[in-house]
Amino acid sequence: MRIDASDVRKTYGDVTALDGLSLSIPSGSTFGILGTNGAGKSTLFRLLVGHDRPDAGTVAVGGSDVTEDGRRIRERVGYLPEHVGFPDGLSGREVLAVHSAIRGLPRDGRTARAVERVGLTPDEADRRVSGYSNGMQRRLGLATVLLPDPDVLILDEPTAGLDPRGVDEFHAIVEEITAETDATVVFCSHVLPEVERLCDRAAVLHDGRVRASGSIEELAAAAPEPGDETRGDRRGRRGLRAVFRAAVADEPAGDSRVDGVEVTS
Ligand SMILES: Nc1ncnc2c1ncn2[C@@H]1O[C@H](COP(=O)(O)OP(=O)(O)OP(=O)(O)O)[C@@H](O)[C@H]1O
Repeated sequence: MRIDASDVRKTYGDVTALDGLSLSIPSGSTFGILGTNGAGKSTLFRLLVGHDRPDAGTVAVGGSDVTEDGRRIRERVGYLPEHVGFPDGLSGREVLAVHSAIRGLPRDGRTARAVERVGLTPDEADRRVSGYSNGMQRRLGLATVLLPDPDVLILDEPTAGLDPRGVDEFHAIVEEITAETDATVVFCSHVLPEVERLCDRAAVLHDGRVRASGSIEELAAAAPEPGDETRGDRRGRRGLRAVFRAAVADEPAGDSRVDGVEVTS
């Protein structure tokens, strides 16, 4: 399912979280959202799943407007917020069983598969979530969104707080989904190599707008020439880091090709 946001505005009191944001995410792509703190990434995700409404503009998933068709869209979209809470008294496995029952999913062993997929051991899955570490909670959260085999996965900083093993397991899960399904995977991250490794496309958000978007190759090619933005890079490599720096600079230094570049084909 493709995702389209067009000229979206969202304010909270005096704060403008999204300021005319437009973005297209092709069906089946693995799409990384990069941005500074407060750029509007989480706000965009909440709008994409209908947990919040835009003040202006439109947000569509699979061609359907989220504000009109939110319920049906949420059945096909797995959304993992940045912070997830679980009922303390339940075990991880029970949390998954409750999620499965609420969604009316068949009892076909999918909770056990989800536990295994995210790298929780059977023993950990049987422990109460009140004793879970941050990383275990992130894994459980990911397991809940994988349960229905969604067409779209929207993951808000999925690797934040994970140890290196957890990060590797997350990468393996995304690579498995990409290889075996047509699902569209959208996640935001502050880890540029992670986006470079996993994503075929990416966008850089800053001050509630898309400053650059396109395939990883297009973005890298749009980066300033080595010698200006990339001077500190020993390898002189042009890449996402350079395009990111230039895209979020309030006054792009020298070559301004990256600022506002729209390389989405
Ligand atoms: N519910 C809210 N009430 C008031 N302000 C909000 C609310 N949600 C977001 N904001 C503000 O909107 C702006 C964008 O926030 P958002 O959480 O979307 O950014 P982000 O890119 O996800 O940031 P981070 O990388 O720090 O998680 C920020 O200035 C934030 O303080």
